[in-house]
Amino acid sequence: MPILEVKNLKKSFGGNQVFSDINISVNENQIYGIIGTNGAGKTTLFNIICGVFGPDSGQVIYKGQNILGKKPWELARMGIGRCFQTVMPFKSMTPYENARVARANAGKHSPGKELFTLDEIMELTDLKDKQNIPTQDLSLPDKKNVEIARALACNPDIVLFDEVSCGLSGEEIQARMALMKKLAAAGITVIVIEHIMVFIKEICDRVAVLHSGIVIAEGTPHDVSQNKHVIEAYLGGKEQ
Ligand SMILES: Nc1ncnc2c1ncn2[C@@H]1O[C@H](COP(=O)(O)OP(=O)(O)OP(=O)(O)O)[C@@H](O)[C@H]1O
Repeated sequence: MPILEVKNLKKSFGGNQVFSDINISVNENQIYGIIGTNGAGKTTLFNIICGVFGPDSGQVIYKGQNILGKKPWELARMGIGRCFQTVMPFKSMTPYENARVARANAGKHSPGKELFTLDEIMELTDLKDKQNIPTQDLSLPDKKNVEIARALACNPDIVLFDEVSCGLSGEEIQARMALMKKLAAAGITVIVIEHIMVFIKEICDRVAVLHSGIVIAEGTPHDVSQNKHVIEAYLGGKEQ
C-alpha cells in the first residue's frame, strides 16, 4: 500500500522547466531510491514533498491525504522526516541535545509511542560514545550521523535521505547501508537520493530514474540497471 504518491508533478524555476510530469509511488516499509544525473531535480522533488516550495501543478499524497501547501514543520509532525545533503545540526549542542530538541519540537502525532528512545537513536547512529561532545567538534561523517539522529528523533514514518553517503569512506557507507536496512526493518519507509550505485543496488527495493523532467524508468535496481533508456541517459551508454 502506498504511503507516498507523487502525481503529475510539474515544476519550473523561471524559464527552466525541471519537471514536466513526475509520477512516483512508494509503498510502506520500502527502501526507495531516486537517481538521475546532476540537475535532474532530485533535491527539488524532496523540497516539494517536504513543503519547502510548491509545484506548478500536480499532487503529493501522503497516507491518502494531499499534503501540498503544508509547512515543513507540519509535515515533520505528520511523520515526514528529512536529512539534508549539507549538514545543518545545531553546532554548539551535543548530538544528544540535538536529538532531544528535535524530539521536543517535532515529536509528533503519537507521544509515548516513539519507535526509538533517544538512547537507541544514539546507538543506531554510532554516536553513543560521542553523544556529549559539541557537534561542531565532530568529524563530517559524525555530523551527518547527528543529522540522521535528529530526523529519527522526530519519530518519522518516512525519512528522505539526500546523498547522506556523499564524502564517506567505504566502511562508513557500509554502516549507512546497514542503518537504512534497520530503519526499514523497524517499519520506517526510506527514500534515498544517492549517486553511489552500489548503495542503490544493495539496499533499494525499487528505484526511480529522473531524466529530462520525467521518470524514465522505475523498478527493481536490477531491472532499472538493464533499462536501455537508463543506460543511454544516465549511465552514459555503459552498464554499471
Ligand atoms: N530554488 C531554486 N531556484 C532556482 N532554480 C533552482 C532552485 N532549486 C533548484 N533549481 C534548479 O533546478 C534544477 C534541478 O536542481 P536539483 O538541485 O533539484 O537537482 P539534483 O538532481 O538534486 O542535482 P544534484 O545531483 O546536482 O544534487 C537545476 O537546474 C537547479 O539549478
